[in-house]
Amino acid sequence: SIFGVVKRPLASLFTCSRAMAKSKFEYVRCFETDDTCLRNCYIVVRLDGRNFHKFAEQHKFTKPNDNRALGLMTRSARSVMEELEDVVIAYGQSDEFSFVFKRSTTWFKRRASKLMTHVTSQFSSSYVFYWKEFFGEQPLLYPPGFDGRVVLYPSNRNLRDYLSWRQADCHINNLYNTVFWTLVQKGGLTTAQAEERLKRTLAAEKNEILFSEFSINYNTEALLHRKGTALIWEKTEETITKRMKLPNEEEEKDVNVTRSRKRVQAHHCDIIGETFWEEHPDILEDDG
Ligand SMILES: Nc1nc2c(ncn2[C@@H]2O[C@H](COP(=O)(O)OP(=O)(O)OP(=O)(O)O)[C@@H](O)[C@H]2O)c(=O)[nH]1
Ligand SMILES: [Mg+2]
Ligand SMILES: [Mg+2]
Repeated sequence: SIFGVVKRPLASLFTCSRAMAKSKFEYVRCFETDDTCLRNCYIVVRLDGRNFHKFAEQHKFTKPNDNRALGLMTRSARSVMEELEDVVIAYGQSDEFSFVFKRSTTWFKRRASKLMTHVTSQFSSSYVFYWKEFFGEQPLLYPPGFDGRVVLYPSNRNLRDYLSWRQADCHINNLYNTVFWTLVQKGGLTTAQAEERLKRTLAAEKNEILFSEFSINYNTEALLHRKGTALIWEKTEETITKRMKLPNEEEEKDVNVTRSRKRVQAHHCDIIGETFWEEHPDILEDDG
């Protein structure tokens, strides 16, 4: 048959010689779809918290930003980078994180489903595992879930535009949420009134409301909230003191040993402009 199944008597089904290692059921493998990611492309896995509107309410996240929740997201993303191979940069904001695999990765033969499920499950289990480090005695009320998707970007420009899109999204939402909750918390408006007030306002008008009515300069608000979090690998020099015996010497001595280590470093800065990419030229491989 087309699946290469050879009909044979039932008795021979479980006799496993080297030449005949397959059962007659083996053909079902052929129903699996090939989801190998196109070569030379950056593979981006983005995950997003499931129904986090409700999750945030139930766990009393502070509004508009909860630093415990953001810290836990970043801790979980760090665990993904440390446990999985070939993630060169991760970017997160709100209840989402994007992981960029280097374009030449051969991890799991570039199979989309493997990459995506490993990222989301490592992230989800870390989110639960590290919950207490960030929320202390406040209990986790139910198991949170995250969806995942895979997107391929063939050029550095496309990849940078993707990351710019996520950071612009962070900015737009954070500006809106900052004004909205300031109007409610400091201006005494109801949520319905605040929504009405902000309908069809431009960014400049939102900045103006904050500045003239509440003396808040949006540009000096926390970078973590305005820019989100970019995680990258950085080399650090680590100097340790070792007690050892040098050749030609009788006694042991304290010797300083420097070794370079790669560590995941968090940045809360603009990743849309050139500066970040010029300062970290190792993140992207040359287009060519
Ligand atoms: N209070 C508070 N809420 C947050 C914070 N971060 C995320 N959220 C909530 O999480 C939501 C994330 O938005 P979405 O991912 O679009 O929506 P969702 O409710 O998760 O729904 P799905 O992703 O479609 O499952 C926001 O709308 C907020 O309600 C935070 O720091 N503080
Ligand atoms: Mg969500
Ligand atoms: Mg979201």
